[in-house]
Amino acid sequence: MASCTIEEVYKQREVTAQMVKRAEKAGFKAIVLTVDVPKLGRREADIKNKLISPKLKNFEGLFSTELRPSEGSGMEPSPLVDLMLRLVGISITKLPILVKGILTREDALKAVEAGVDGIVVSNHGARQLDYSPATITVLEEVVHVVGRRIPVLLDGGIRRGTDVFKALALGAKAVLIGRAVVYGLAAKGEDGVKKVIDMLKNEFELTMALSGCPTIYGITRNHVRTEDERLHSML
Ligand SMILES: Cc1cc2nc3c(=O)[nH]c(=O)nc-3n(C[C@H](O)[C@H](O)[C@H](O)COP(=O)(O)O)c2cc1C
Repeated sequence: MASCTIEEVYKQREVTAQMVKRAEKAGFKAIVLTVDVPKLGRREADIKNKLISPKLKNFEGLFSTELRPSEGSGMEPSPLVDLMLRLVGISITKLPILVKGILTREDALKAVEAGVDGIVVSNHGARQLDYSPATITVLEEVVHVVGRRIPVLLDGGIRRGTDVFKALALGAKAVLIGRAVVYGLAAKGEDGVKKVIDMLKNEFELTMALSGCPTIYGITRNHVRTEDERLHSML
């Protein structure tokens, strides 16, 4: 943190506290702390398309979120994972805090030890770092180390009901959906979002029925085979 003054760190904490209070007041049920953007990844498509983000209204008056079109996306870098967990702390809110952006058992353990209420296995939609693993391939590693202590959720790559089914079979308690709903929004606004959610729900229910699962509690690890198991069976 030598690159920031004490006052800057304090101000960031104040801004975070204000945002959290607003979320509480507005009735949000949890806070999701994204820990995989200590620095924005090099998003070449954004640079090529000279992406300009709309003004981020939630931050107005708090700090600058201006993006420079010549450089593509380039928001202020956030503090590192450890620091974020310690500084933001669990003390500023009674809402459950979930940490989003975990891909390894080591970071999952750190998050559990920091006292968070849930983990979101995420690689930021593969938008941060080339060669980061697909989240579905590391989900089980995280689920194993976390055990029953806190829920593990899966984020990234959910495009079909079968993807939801696979995630639950590998131990996720729920999934997060990013671009699928954004595509619906772009195509048909609110109705488009509803349509995407309906499609996913119908596909998921069909997958359950065809896999012999009358309820979600019937979805087990035995319902899916991973790439590792396929290789083992060939030996
Ligand atoms: C246009 C766009 C903006 C995003 N902005 C944020 C963000 O501000 N904070 C964050 O934690 N994740 C952000 N994400 C990542 C998503 O929350 C999510 O991790 C990712 O989209 C999941 O992958 P999926 O799109 O395959 O479902 C963004 C994703 C997209 C596509």
